[in-house]
Amino acid sequence: MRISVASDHRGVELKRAIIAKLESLGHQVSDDGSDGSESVDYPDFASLVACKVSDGAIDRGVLICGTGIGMAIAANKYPGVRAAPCSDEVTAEISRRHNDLNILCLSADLLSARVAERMVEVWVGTEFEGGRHARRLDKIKSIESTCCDHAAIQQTKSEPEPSRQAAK
Ligand SMILES: O=C(CO)[C@H](O)[C@H](O)[C@H](O)COP(=O)(O)O
Repeated sequence: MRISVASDHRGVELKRAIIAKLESLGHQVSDDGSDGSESVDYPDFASLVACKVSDGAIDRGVLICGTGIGMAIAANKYPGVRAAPCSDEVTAEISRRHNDLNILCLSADLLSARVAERMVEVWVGTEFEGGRHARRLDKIKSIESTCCDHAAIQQTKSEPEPSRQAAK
């Protein structure tokens, strides 16, 4: 896969570890900065990666800041981007199976390199399940055009599914 990785000043060290991990797994990885200890603004680096995911120039992105939250907020402004901070292997896996997450956001302050590397490995190795999850992602996609159009929102409401066990 073609994957870009970027961080703000808090995530430079973890970014290097994640790039090395992805390369060891055989991915085509690009480093979109930042590189030093100088304070930078995470939206600038989120934009570099999210823009490329949005237009299809790359397949996935990994963004790292202190918490991963600021990166996710910025990246999700780009059409077609599904970015979220994940906290462990389980959320990383479900973010792929259910949400087809295309940008993984990581906390440099709260995750060890070992845990973050394992999360990335799980995340790149897990497929989207499709099915009911695809319908929900279609609805998220449609928000990009309908936004606060209340009539359009009403029309996309689906009937509840017949009762079934909540999927794991
Ligand atoms: O965006 C964030 C919070 O969700 C990140 O943690 C940033 O890295 C953080 O806000 C940067 O803060 P700093 O005090 O300028 O290092």
